[in-house]
Amino acid sequence: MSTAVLKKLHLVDFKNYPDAELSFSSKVNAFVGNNGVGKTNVLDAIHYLAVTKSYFNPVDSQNIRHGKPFMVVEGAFETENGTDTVYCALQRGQKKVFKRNQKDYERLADHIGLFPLVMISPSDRDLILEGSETRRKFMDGVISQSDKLYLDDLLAYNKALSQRNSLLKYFAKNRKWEEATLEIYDEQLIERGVRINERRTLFMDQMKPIMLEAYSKIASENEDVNLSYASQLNEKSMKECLLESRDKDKILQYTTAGIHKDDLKFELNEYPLKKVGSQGQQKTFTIALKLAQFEFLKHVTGRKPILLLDDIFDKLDEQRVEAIVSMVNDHQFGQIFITDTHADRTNEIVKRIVEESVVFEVNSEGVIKELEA
Ligand SMILES: Nc1ncnc2c1ncn2[C@@H]1O[C@H](COP(=O)(O)OP(=O)(O)OP(=O)(O)O)[C@@H](O)[C@H]1O
Repeated sequence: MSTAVLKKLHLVDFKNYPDAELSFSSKVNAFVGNNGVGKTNVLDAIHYLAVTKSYFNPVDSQNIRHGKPFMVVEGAFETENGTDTVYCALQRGQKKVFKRNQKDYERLADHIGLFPLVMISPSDRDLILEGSETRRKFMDGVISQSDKLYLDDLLAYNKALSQRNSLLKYFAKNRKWEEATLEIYDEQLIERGVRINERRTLFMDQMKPIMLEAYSKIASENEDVNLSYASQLNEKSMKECLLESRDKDKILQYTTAGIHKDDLKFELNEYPLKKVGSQGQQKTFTIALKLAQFEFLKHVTGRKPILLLDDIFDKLDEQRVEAIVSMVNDHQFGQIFITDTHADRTNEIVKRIVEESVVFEVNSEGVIKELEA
């Protein structure tokens, strides 16, 4: 298996960091410090280098340090072929500059997957608590990383969907119905929707056993969790869905059936996880889901993704923490970055990790210092 690890990171006016330069271990790197000192910001900078954007804030300019004109996030990845430098810079009001080995990209999408990365963060609970769109986005994000045609299908589907919705509104306003025009869009939705549904089904068939195994490894008690893909297309064809909902669509003036209504169902003991899961159980579930994403990306990219564990130990009992430490010690992961507010807990966990590890302390001035082992 080939590797890609981040050895160096340089931040200039990225979020709360005026200027920070860091060197990392190829194995475990932990950041400790109080709330709000900027631990997660370091993980987000790493996310920038791998995925070309922030994990948390889609508005690039908001990641520039307040009151400053530009930001730079720069890193050096070590691979079996040598060192790859990645450079991301943004000046307020201008286009983001993104380079690998001093060369611009024609399409930023071409960078995705070169340095696979998985972030596990407290904000993942949105996957459980929020509406179906959040779960579809997660599923689409992971599949798109391995399948460019999937992204094309998705974009084309969404375009046809929005055109069909505009047409339904237009018809209603003008009180005229041209079924033939509607059918042009139906055909496009069917062609793309069927492929998207097939791809999602395959993806969930691959993810589910890995996710369930990861869950049972972390929560060794017998907790019966389940993950399933809910789609109207599991019951009938896309064509039937559209035909059956046509009258309803005309009244509501939007398309009520199709793969844009798909969802992922998360269950604990046959009840919705959102309703019955404790905070620790919900956290375990999202960690397991992300570890399944890790395996999926590892499989499709041939590289162990960099794993970012933001505040992962909070809300987990000692036994679950121990299970995660064992997974690290079993060499299941490559390079790992951890953040934690409890320095003692981190030091104690790091001692149990057999892999090489470095602990950094972040203080309230945003200064990062490597702690003596
Ligand atoms: N664009 C920005 N300019 C300046 N500071 C920023 C910017 N964006 C975020 N920050 C600061 O970064 C800090 C939050 O950092 P971060 O989320 O990394 O904290 P943390 O150490 O992970 O905290 P916690 O332990 O609570 O998760 C806040 O103090 C916030 O004001």
